[in-house]
Amino acid sequence: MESSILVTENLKAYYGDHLVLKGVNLEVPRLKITAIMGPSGCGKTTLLRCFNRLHELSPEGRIEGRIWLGDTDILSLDPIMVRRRIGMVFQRPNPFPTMSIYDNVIAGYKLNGMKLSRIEADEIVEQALRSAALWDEVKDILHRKGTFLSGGQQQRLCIARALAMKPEVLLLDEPTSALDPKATARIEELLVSLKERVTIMIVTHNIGQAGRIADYTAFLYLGELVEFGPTERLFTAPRDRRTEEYLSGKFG
Ligand SMILES: Nc1ncnc2c1ncn2[C@@H]1O[C@H](COP(=O)(O)OP(=O)(O)OP(=O)(O)O)[C@@H](O)[C@H]1O
Repeated sequence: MESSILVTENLKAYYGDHLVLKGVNLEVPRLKITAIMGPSGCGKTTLLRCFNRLHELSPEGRIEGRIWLGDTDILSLDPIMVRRRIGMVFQRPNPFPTMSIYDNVIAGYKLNGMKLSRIEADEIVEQALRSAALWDEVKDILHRKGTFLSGGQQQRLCIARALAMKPEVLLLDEPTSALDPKATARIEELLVSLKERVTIMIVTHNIGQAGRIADYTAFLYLGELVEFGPTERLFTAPRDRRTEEYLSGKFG
């Protein structure tokens, strides 16, 4: 087994009395892409939101158990620090609408009150946009609004914004579900190139996408982690009947 970067121990997540994650034990391999799959409502988004401490911002959101990032229990850290180390990209591209492309990339620094010199900011913006495979398309229009870009470019801008903070883990919640096949392919290619530097966890409903890019896949069902393993093994020889039924389209 690879070395792990994020480990959950008996992780339970609630909305009020509703137990949504029922004691998940998961070890996320470092510098790999892990897909989280499962039928609608099984808790995929909730799991991602636990990892960067967003779940507890939901009214009545509550967590029990432990989440280790290396040897630190992230539930004992300041959530702001956690979000610097574990970035998140959402389903719909959400650049800050009033900000330029440039300011969007360094928004995390501004929001955290971290001062950057002009030279430092320029360097972070260029590096993050290059890492997100967007630099060549925007280098001459950095001061235009982020919302001026196409949907796929906006999503890569959101990835650049997350990468600018140099996170150890990047969480993506169905990042291509609002994009056309061409923009989707660019993002998939980008994620594969990024795993050299950052561990990636992606929620996807798209079995083809998980098969193309994910080294490992976790299958959740009704809040339980039913199966976790190398994607190829899980897809070709699932050990649990529910995984097999999901992969063959029985859960819709
Ligand atoms: N803000 C909320 N308040 C109360 N219950 C919620 C909230 N968000 C989600 N839930 C419930 O938690 C459960 C898990 O939802 P979650 O969004 O994590 O599932 P999911 O697997 O990501 O679903 P989908 O594939 O449809 O996005 C569902 O029963 C859902 O109704």
